[in-house]
Amino acid sequence: MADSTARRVVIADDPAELARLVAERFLVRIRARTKDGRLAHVALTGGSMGAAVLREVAERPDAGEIDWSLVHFWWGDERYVPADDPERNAGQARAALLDRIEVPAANIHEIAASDSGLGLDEAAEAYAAELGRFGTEEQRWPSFAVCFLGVGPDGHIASLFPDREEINETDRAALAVRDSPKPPPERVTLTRPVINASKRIWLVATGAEKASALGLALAGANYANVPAAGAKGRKRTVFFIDEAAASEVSPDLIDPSY
Ligand SMILES: O=C1O[C@H](COP(=O)(O)O)[C@@H](O)[C@H](O)[C@H]1O
Repeated sequence: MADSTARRVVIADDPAELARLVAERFLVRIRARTKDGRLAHVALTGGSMGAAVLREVAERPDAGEIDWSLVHFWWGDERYVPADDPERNAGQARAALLDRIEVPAANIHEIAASDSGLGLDEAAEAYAAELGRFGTEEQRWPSFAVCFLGVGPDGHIASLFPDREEINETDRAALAVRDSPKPPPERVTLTRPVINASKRIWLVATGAEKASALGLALAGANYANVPAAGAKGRKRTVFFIDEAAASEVSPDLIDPSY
């Protein structure tokens, strides 16, 4: 029998087709999850494909069929910059989708901005506490129905960068990141246990500059060196990538059924 927790790779011709495909599957998944009134917690990603997917979601007619009051939005990471800085992952997601659907403000769990009055450590602690409000006795954070992750050319996911201490954190739900190798230098990130408590993890990445990191992640690299290698959802982990990013992925990992 096929291992339902195994990682899958789905390839689209180009970024535009990939964004459409992921948006379509996302709405199918959220509709299935919420149709009986269950909540769906979703973790969003920043980066090049994060907003592209959300714009596609907003433009699909079936977006109007979702009861968005049942959907809670979180972020895998955030850049610690002022609230109106175009670099904010939350601002990009609001413009692409959240301001265009009927989602209650209380369902949008932004990470504090640098002009919020909270310092960087306090922003991470506040985010962990907010996650805790939706956790259980056993788990101090919600299980995301879908956790979107971008993948950097160095293999980073969220703001978990290679060869740094944050990737090994197993106790706290969210961490402050300083001296990030990718600007801006200050960030807040979810930790690996929170990401991997997700039912589904969908990594979305495009472009030839990601090919090496994706090849290594799927070939079983150590997650401390290639953080994307450590992303494993409880039910399913799918790498949605385009042709350019797929050049170093072993053909036998590619799922032809999508
Ligand atoms: O800075 C970030 O980068 C990564 C990847 O971004 P990309 O533009 O190379 O796709 C993203 O996943 C993360 O959320 C973001 O803060």
